[in-house]
Amino acid sequence: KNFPPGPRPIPIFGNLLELNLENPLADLERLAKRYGNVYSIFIGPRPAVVINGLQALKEALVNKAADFSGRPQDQMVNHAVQVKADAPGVILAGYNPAWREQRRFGLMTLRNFGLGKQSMEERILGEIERILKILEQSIGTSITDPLKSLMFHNAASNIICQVLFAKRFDYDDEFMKFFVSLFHETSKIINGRWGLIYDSIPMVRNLPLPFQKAFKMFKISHERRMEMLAENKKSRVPGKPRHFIDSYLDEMDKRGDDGSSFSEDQLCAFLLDLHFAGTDTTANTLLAAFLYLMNYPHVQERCQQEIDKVLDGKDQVSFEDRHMMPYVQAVIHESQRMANTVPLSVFHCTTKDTELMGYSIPRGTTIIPNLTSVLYEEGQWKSAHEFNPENFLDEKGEFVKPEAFMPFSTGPRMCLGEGLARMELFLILVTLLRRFKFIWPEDAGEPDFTPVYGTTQTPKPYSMKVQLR
Ligand code: HEM
Repeated sequence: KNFPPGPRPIPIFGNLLELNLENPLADLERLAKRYGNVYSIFIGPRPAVVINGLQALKEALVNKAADFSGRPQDQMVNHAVQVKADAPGVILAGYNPAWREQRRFGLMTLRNFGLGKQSMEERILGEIERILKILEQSIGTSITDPLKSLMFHNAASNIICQVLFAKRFDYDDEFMKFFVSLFHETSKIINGRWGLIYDSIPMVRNLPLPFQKAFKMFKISHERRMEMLAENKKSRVPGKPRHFIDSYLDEMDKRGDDGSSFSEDQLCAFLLDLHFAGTDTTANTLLAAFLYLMNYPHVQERCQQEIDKVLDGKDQVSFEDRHMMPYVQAVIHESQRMANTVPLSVFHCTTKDTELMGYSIPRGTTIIPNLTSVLYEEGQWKSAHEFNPENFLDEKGEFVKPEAFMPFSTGPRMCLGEGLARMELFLILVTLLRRFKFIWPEDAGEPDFTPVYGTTQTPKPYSMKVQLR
């Protein structure tokens, strides 16, 4: 009763047949025009409420955070990723004290291993050296597909691996190749056609359909992480943490049997969460940023002028320099807005019977925070649908961040890695733009900015020409 309105569901499929399962974003926008900013759809028999626009999203995720910060359980992603029900990691954990305890530990440990300090910058700058080498080898020729070479994925993976394992891998190392393809491929399956079919129709779950690949890959990934954990335990000195694993094991020692949520299973799940969330997101955002920079050459040049001026006489950039680079900051934020890397956030769920914008929503309802609807919301941006750095500049040319900028979502479940991601995006983009000019090849035709849909979106394959400046 008083449940948000929406299209009428049919048995078994719910509203699935009304959505383009390849990419449902345009359908979700169409439904918002018809039913308003809070409406319902059925994913198979399961009701979900889609929340659109800044006002409704803030009302739910911030003002009513305790009611809207759960995570749906029993979906494909839970079945594929979770090895044990009592060790859900952080991303998929319910809104409860165990999640809070793990999240707090994660944030603290990221800080201890250098976030906000010089050491994280050094790790990132060290990794950038490898990207520079790859690009130097490509000068004058076209890189047919920067995605295929996976340079941004490999770099992002290595940056987080240094925190997790104090280790970086060669770009053709088997461990690296396996995990990068795990993240990239499964992020397209989970919210995509096959994930939705799995969630809607339980009787197909054992059939040999494409989602089985995700199950298989996650299973192998668990074995690899267990091996990594065992190897690290052999060389560990308690009280002298070298990386996330050691810190976590120290925390377990400290807590003993106090009934807390710390366990080796939980550690394994947490490692996957941070590695996954820290790789595909940042890398896809970088791919989108270069797609726009090549196609808006005047924007690229203006960034380069600002970078040259601020870094004059300096060997390398530091994260502090961002305060002197309002235009570059605006371009990075605008690239993130247009990249729309996590278009529907990670799904939430209601933790109790609640209300939103006058509608009643029962406990346990899946909540789809439509971040896309805010990132492109008319009335929130100077140019809602065009790539335009002016969206983040005031009349004096100072950098400003509108409230509707929420690619990391908002509220207590907001991205835990935002600080790291922002540091990576800034240092990588500035270093590469300082050294190279990126050119859209003459024979590349018209750019197609529509990304390939998934839990994380990726730009369509494109070519890139690189010249030394
Ligand atoms: C451009 C890069 C990134 C984007 C756009 C992004 C976006 C997001 C979004 C939209 C969520 C869901 C928030 C919600 O449920 O409301 C999320 C969650 C999360 N992200 Fe990120 N992320 C990025 C980078 C990272 C990095 C580098 C890390 C790891 C260090 C990370 C770790 C996490 C974790 C652990 C969560 C789950 C938080 C929780 O459930 O409490 N992310 N991210």
